[in-house]
Amino acid sequence: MSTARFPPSPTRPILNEGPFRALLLENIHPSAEEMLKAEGFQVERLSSALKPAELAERLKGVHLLGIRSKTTVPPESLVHAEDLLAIGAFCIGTNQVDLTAANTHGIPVFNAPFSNTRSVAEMVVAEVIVLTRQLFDRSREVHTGQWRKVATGSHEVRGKTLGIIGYGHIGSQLGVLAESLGMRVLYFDVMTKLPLGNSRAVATLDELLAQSDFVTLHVPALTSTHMMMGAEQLAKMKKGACLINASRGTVVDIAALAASLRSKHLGGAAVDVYPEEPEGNSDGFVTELQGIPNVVLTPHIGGSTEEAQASIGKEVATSLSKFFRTGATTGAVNFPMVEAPLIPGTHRILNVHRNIPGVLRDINRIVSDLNANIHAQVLSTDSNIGYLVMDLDQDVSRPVCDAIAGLTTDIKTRIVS
Ligand SMILES: NC(=O)c1ccc[n+]([C@@H]2O[C@H](COP(=O)([O-])OP(=O)(O)OC[C@H]3O[C@@H](n4cnc5c(N)ncnc54)[C@H](O)[C@@H]3O)[C@@H](O)[C@H]2O)c1
Ligand SMILES: O=C(O)CC[C@@H](O)C(=O)O
Repeated sequence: MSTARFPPSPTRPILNEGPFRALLLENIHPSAEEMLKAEGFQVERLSSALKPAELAERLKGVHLLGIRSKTTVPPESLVHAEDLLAIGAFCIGTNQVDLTAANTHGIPVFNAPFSNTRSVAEMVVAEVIVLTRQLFDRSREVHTGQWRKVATGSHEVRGKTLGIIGYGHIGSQLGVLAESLGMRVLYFDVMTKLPLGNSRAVATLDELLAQSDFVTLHVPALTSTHMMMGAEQLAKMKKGACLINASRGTVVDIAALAASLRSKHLGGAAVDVYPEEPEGNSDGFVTELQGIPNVVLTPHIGGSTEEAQASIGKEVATSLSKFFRTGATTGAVNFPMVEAPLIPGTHRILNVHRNIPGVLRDINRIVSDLNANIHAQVLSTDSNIGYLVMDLDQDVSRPVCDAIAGLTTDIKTRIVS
């Protein structure tokens, strides 16, 4: 995350005059396009991600941006984003966006916090069984005419221990499914969590690694989780245990995992996420894990079910359109939260400003100098910005909006009616 650097001000207000444009990347589900078109947006959809420099160019005149996990949004991507009102991360993870940069540019980021949770949990349960029965290797053998009927190294999952690192939405949902198979569930989290069913928290990561037959990672990509599973941690896992990573590729040291598998310390692995991933569907992907027995490799599809993608498309598009229409920031991951019903017959001014003393005084002086009546006013702040939602008489909204946009503390101001 960057430190707070504000865009140049004063700015020009964004009026409710359109045409309004949305750019959706990475094959976002068609339900999002349908919803935004119904709101009057011109929608451009691309199947792949964009690199930061290209994204910066494509954001000129764009009001809503939709991404998934491949498109990164660093500060340099926002240099031409004067019109960008919000970013929708059509997924759970938001680590691909510089949230501080978006915040200081007055851009809330909305995600779908649990629309694909079940999809990931079900895939991981399947991988536990696939790995413990070495199903992919047996199937690959029969596909090539080999008949290898063996029980050695194959086990039931009933009574085995699943160690979950990160007991959040996915981890806890996974624990419930694993218990339904008769597994013993342990979890390690840096926060205190309510254990579901008979799952049990362990105090340290080492304790989980020492006891688990399967270790599965469900943590966000943070500085604190970067390479948290390295050679030292892998060596602390039980001999023959399996590792599953469907979180982020930066969490596991792939080279150390490959070495542990080749040395037969670990009995198998399932990996869905990688340190570097292609921007779109392509050929030629390479990872050190290719060719190692009992290793399941998938192309970041944990959340890729029709049900999850449809649900994500609707959920994030709903957040974006509600923000566009009313300024509601409920659910935004990087913004002060305000949600207020529109007042019939008024215009609403949405103002994002630098959070320094005197801004509200300056704004209210503008309102009083124009003899405007404030029907409603809500302010919420964080360490960088203030977010003000103000409902005024329609005949004064434009001059008030223009004057606020002229303040040197202004970041983004617009009128919704
Ligand atoms: N492979 C996929 O397609 C796919 C799909 C969805 C989510 N994900 C990834 O999975 C991650 C988890 O998703 P979620 O919805 O469960 O998130 P969540 O925020 O509900 O849960 C994450 C949990 O990890 C814990 N945590 C953070 N740092 C930790 C640490 N150092 N050690 C142990 N626990 C730690 C948090 O306290 C939290 O309980 C997402 O951030 C995303 O990156 C991947
Ligand atoms: O679908 C994607 O690109 C991301 C899926 C997953 O990693 C998420 O963060 O929800």
